[in-house]
Amino acid sequence: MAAKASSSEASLDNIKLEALSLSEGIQDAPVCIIVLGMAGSGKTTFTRSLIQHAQEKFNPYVVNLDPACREVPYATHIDIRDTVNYKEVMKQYQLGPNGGIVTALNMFTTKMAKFAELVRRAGQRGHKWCIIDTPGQIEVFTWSASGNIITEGLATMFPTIIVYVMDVVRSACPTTFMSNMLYACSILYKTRLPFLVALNKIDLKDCSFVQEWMTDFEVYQDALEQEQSFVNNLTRTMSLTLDTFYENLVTCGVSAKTGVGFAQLLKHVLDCVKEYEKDYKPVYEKMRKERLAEQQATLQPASTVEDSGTAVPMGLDLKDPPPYSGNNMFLMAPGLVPQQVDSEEQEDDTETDGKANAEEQNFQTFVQSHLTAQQSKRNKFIQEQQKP
Ligand SMILES: Nc1nc2c(ncn2[C@@H]2O[C@H](COP(=O)(O)OP(=O)(O)OP(=O)(O)O)[C@@H](O)[C@H]2O)c(=O)[nH]1
Repeated sequence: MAAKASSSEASLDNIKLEALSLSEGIQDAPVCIIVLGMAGSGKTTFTRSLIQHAQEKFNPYVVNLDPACREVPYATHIDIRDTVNYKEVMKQYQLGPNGGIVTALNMFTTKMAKFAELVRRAGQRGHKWCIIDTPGQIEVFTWSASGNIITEGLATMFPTIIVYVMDVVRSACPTTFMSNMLYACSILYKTRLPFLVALNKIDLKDCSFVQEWMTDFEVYQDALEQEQSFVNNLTRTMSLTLDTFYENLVTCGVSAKTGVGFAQLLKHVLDCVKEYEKDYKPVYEKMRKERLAEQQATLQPASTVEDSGTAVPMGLDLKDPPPYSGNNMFLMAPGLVPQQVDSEEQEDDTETDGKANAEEQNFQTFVQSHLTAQQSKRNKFIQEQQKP
């Protein structure tokens, strides 16, 4: 298990939900650095190295959001595994590993307000950076509701950047390189945050070929020619499309294992922070104000007695709603909340039965009217036949 930097900091109990305030505006610190990357790209090793290199100057606050990792090779301030027991989640809700990770992350996200409050307090205590390691299955974070809530939530409160860790050894295959780039591109446009690509494992393979493929279309085409693959045509077309994306992409070669390249990487991180301040902060500032207005609109009680209207007896014995249970909020996988699902299914069944009955009735009415019309036609015909 990971060593805890401070047990008192990890305690969430003394923080009230209302303490999270969007009214304060985006803080200067800490800068949130979200580390993303495909499984096995080296995120965790990279996070450890980044912490070591940033320790002296930026005193990083460290968060592990991977519920499924066995152990992390660095001390954490917040570890999702302290909040959610991933194995228990899998067992209790009969989920596979990926479903378990998604659900654990969703459960954690219900504590987003407290999480953000802890990060804010860390900034006040002098932590200039907050480094966040994410789950191995990248899509769990980037395409899930919880990943979105965490990323947007942080970006509306603190300067936030994305570091995308890419394994250069695996990317030596042109089609794998393209898949990686498409993924990076989709995250860039989805998150709308400064984006830095850490070309990892340069102790094993020099990363200059990746940078060349990004800047020289023909060199990439040559590499593709040599690879016999039926997806080559698609990859060729995609590489043309990604040209604009490459233009704005900052890359930096590193070895998370040996620490090579991290001095340069820190400079790039600082450039990304400037970029956030200049180009992205206004966007998130606007988003923060909109959310604040929404929050106030839902929470604001009527300001005057006239505004609030006259009390009318409802005639119903209305009771207070059951207490809110945050942990149920995002549990969307089938079978997660059996009673709820059952009652929903029952409602569905009743609805389906109702529809079937109505359809049956309509059909019977139609048949009846058709038979009546036929009968009257037949009667009329017989009457006409009987006329002298
Ligand atoms: N040679 C070398 N190996 C590395 C480097 N970075 C990571 N690795 C190795 O790559 C493997 C995966 O590294 P992790 O840090 O666990 O990668 P991850 O992306 O966090 O993995 P998941 O969370 O399981 O997806 C481990 O065996 C690391 O030792 C590097 O810079 N050089």
